[in-house]
Amino acid sequence: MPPRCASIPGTLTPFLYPFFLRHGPRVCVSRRCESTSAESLTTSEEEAARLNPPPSDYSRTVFADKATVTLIAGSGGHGCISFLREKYIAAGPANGGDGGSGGNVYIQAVRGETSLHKLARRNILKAGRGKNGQGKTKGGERGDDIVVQVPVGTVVREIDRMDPVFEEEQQRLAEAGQEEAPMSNGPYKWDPQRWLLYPAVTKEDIATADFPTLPRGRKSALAMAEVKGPISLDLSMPMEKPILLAAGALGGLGNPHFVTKTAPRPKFATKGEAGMRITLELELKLLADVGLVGLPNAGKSTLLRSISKSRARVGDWAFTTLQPNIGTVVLDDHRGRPIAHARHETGEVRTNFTIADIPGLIQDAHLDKGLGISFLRHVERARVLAFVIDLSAGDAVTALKALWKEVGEYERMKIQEEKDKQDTIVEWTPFKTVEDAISNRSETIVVSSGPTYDNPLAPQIYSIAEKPWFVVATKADLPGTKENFETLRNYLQLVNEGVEEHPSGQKSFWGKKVAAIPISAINGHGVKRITEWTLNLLDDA
Ligand SMILES: Nc1nc2c(ncn2[C@@H]2O[C@H](COP(=O)(O)OP(=O)(O)OP(=O)(O)O)[C@@H](O)[C@H]2O)c(=O)[nH]1
Ligand SMILES: [Mg+2]
Repeated sequence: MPPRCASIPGTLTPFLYPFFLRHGPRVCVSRRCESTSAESLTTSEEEAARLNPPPSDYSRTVFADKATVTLIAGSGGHGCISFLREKYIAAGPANGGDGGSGGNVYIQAVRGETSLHKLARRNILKAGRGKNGQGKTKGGERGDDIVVQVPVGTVVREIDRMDPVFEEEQQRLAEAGQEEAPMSNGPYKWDPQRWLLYPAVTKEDIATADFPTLPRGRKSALAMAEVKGPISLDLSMPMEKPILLAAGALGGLGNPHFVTKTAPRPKFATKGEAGMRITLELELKLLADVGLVGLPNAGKSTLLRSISKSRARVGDWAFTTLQPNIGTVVLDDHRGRPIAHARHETGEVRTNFTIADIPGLIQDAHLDKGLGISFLRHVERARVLAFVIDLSAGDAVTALKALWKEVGEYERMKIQEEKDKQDTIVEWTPFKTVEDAISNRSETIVVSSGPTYDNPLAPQIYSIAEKPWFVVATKADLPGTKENFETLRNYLQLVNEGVEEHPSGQKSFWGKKVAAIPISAINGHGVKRITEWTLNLLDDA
């Protein structure tokens, strides 16, 4: 297929040359260069086809950045009604075991996950039910736990909760307050929801029998460790251990629990409690190391393809990319080993970094124009911003300023929103006791989105203008782009010297040297330099 983009035969534009000669091969992305001539020809042809693919050549990774899931803790197994029977003991004592408790529901943010699509598809996640108790006082087995694994950067909000034990308690209290409340000392009647009966018991037996008081709704001791509702979590760090969202319900009681002097052989046991049901809204704010910010059709996806193995969709029209793509740049030293000097903020050796290619921003994107605001939130969390400017599409400085304006307006809106939230009127209801205060406290667990009183060691997440950034001036292979690049470079020079105002228009901003890197992504020229520059900035971030 003929190339669809005008590119100058014989590779490089002259002004890119000095740039390539300057830097040594400090870092190599995992696609290694072959040296033999025949092989290198086919490799470079393949490479060229990969960087300038037809619009139909892409692989879409299923991706979802929002999901609503209902989590159901396991319900308890039923208690057992059984009696000892041995030789010479025809009617032995009650020996039914208790039901097993249900499985717990945990949540954990892990590095390996990148999308919420699996959860969005499943919708309901249910922990295992406890097994029923058995004869010979054998307790039922515990239900299986589930750990909901989410990508790092997920924000979790509770939207609904149904706790059967709590509801029951509320109902009991309401009934106790009524005039004709049931007598608290019996006689009690059979409640099919709660009691299990021995198979041979007839309807008449049920009608005449007196049942003991129902045990009050019970909770396992583990429930104390649950995250207090309404749940609000910001999981921006990988978690070593999962945290408990809902403890499994307790199993029913076997018939030995109801032995009394008057009824030594009770023919009933209780059913297991029902599991708690929580509906959560999950939102993934991508935590990529680098966020690509650019106008539509600037060449962001081509850049992602050239720097990583991503097969993001590329097309010569605006809004080719409709969903964020994440690419991973693997760093190695040609021997499969990570390069030693690149490290994560935690001190671990960095073996890769991730780049988020988001849909293009247009003027007034912060007012939800174009593909709008939903993708700007991914920019908010990237550690380094790379502004991708198409050198062939008009004045690069104007384009850069327009992008900063959108990003800046978005941030201003966010700050205002946060302020409005804090300004809401809080009604003051004095608590009577300390226990009352503790039980009424709503708890927000923020797993490291900045140092807090509870979590002083958490890394700081900076405002957008305070993030390290640089400019990728792409399509430098096209004719007439050199002057545009030089204007851009001069402008950035003035910004660096403080003569020109920072394009964000903010007072506090990242004050180090901002670079503009000319590249031709479609030919793969100059892209290594981006890897190097990014690593330096990540060290800074
Ligand atoms: N000549 C030349 N063309 C390029 C270069 N990079 C990208 N293109 C072309 O520019 C067009 C747009 O590229 P994309 O990578 O889809 O641009 P994008 O920024 O991802 O676009 P949206 O996803 O719509 O925002 C495609 O036709 C690419 O082949 C380059 O370095 N040189
Ligand atoms: Mg794109």
